[in-house]
Amino acid sequence: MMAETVIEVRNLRNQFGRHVVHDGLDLDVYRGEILGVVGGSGTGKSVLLRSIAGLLTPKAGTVRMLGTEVRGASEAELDRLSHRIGVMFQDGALFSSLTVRENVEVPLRRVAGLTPETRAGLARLKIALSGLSVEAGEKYPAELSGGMRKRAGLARALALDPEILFLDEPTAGLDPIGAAAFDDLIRDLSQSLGLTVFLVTHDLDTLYAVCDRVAVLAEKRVLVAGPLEDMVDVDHPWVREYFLGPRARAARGARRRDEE
Ligand SMILES: Nc1ncnc2c1ncn2[C@@H]1O[C@H](COP(=O)(O)OP(=O)(O)OP(=O)(O)O)[C@@H](O)[C@H]1O
Repeated sequence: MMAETVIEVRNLRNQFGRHVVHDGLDLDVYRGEILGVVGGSGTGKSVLLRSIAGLLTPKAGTVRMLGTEVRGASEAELDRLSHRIGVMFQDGALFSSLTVRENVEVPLRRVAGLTPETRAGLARLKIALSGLSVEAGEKYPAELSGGMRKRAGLARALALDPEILFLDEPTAGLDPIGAAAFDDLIRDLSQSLGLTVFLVTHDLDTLYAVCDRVAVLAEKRVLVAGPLEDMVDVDHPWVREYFLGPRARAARGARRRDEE
């Protein structure tokens, strides 16, 4: 069976002043997969995420998401589309003056007809799904650890039951145990909720632990996209260094041990 393409990027160009970040970039993301997006620093991983999620307007090219062409879509279409995706930023991007529950309620305010009690109940559910306690939900972001703040950011990204979840460096700044726990959470949520996940990461352990496919950004485009095991055959200096270096060997070894 052919996998359904939920994100189709064609000939994308992103540019800031004279600095061209992407040029002729193509990418397909399939329903239900976890796609890891990797590349050297400054290759435009975050810019790609932002231009697909509609947070940045590309200079040229097309982005089709869930059947809607983002450029040229009406306000109403974009609003409907934005309900079907969730974005979690690197630092959680939470409002510091709101509790975690209130933060998770922010996207829910856009849904007409929800009573405050229903909103709070839904927020508590997403907080629990993200592995936080009810008590943590009543705390302010500053009262939480970095890992808990990330979970809070995830709860907020899940508020509207998205079909596609965008994660920008979800494990950055976490200790290895916290990062591994977050990896497990992403895998579990993707499986239980049928989520498609677009995951920007530097973290090889995350890549090997959770991703079905990987897209490598280099030379202003997606150089290669495919299963992790195919990456070792790609003849490109950055890809070789990244996927054949000692850290990749360790991450591959850990995955094999997990599968045994
Ligand atoms: N709003 C902006 N204005 C100007 N330049 C920008 C803007 N956003 C990103 N850039 C530039 O685009 C390039 C790609 O940035 P981006 O943050 O996407 O890289 P990245 O691959 O995610 O990097 P890293 O791995 O270091 O996080 C960088 O050179 C950055 O300086």
